[in-house]
Amino acid sequence: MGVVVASGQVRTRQHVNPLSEHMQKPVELEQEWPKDKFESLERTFHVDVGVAKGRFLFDMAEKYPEKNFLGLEIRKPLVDQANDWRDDRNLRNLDFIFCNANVSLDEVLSRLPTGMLDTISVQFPDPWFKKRHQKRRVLQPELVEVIAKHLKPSGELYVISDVLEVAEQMDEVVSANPLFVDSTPNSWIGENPFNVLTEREKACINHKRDVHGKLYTRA
Ligand SMILES: C[S@@+](CC[C@H](N)C(=O)[O-])C[C@H]1O[C@@H](n2cnc3c(N)ncnc32)[C@H](O)[C@@H]1O
Repeated sequence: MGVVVASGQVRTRQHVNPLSEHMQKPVELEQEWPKDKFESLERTFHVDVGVAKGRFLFDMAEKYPEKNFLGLEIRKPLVDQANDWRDDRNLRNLDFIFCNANVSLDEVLSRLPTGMLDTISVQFPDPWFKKRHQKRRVLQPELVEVIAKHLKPSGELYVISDVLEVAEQMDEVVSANPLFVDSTPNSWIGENPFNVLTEREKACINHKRDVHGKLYTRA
């Protein structure tokens, strides 16, 4: 969980176990959501799963004002801080929700206007290296089914990891779903298609770590 330190910054600590009992509680959405947070619901949406502090989406929201952006994160202090920053900057095309995506993605996406989910990303998910912990990885077949259910036809799913084993597992899971078509079969994408980098991706570039991305189109 994260803790807020004296400077007001959130310092992150251990990973949150998405399979723990207290993380099975469904998301609590205001009755008015998403109308109360987004200036226009006539803009298409990009959803980022596991957004951490949300800097990627702040950059996206400023670069692409014609789109709406929604970040999901399992660590509540990070979400609270991201929403405070969003309010300070008065951005009306951006929102962050505290939830376990494995429990609540379907409910959250069901609230978006039909056919408006254009792109969705899962970037540098927690790797959960130990064999017995791999069920905690966020991109499971059930999550891919939920994404397929809500993503508009020709919409795109982007996944990336610097851990080859995790990238391969994500590719295996997405490729097993017949509704997704791999845009670069037999190769990884080395460049982020949104031209905006996540915090983890910036760290990888600084440390010259290879990254392994894939873009899939929803049939
Ligand atoms: C390694 S961080 C990557 C953050 C960011 N995407 C980046 O690239 O810099 C993975 C994030 O996913 C969040 N996360 C893990 N499991 C999740 C789940 N089931 N639902 C929502 N968020 C989750 C973690 O708390 C963490 O902030």
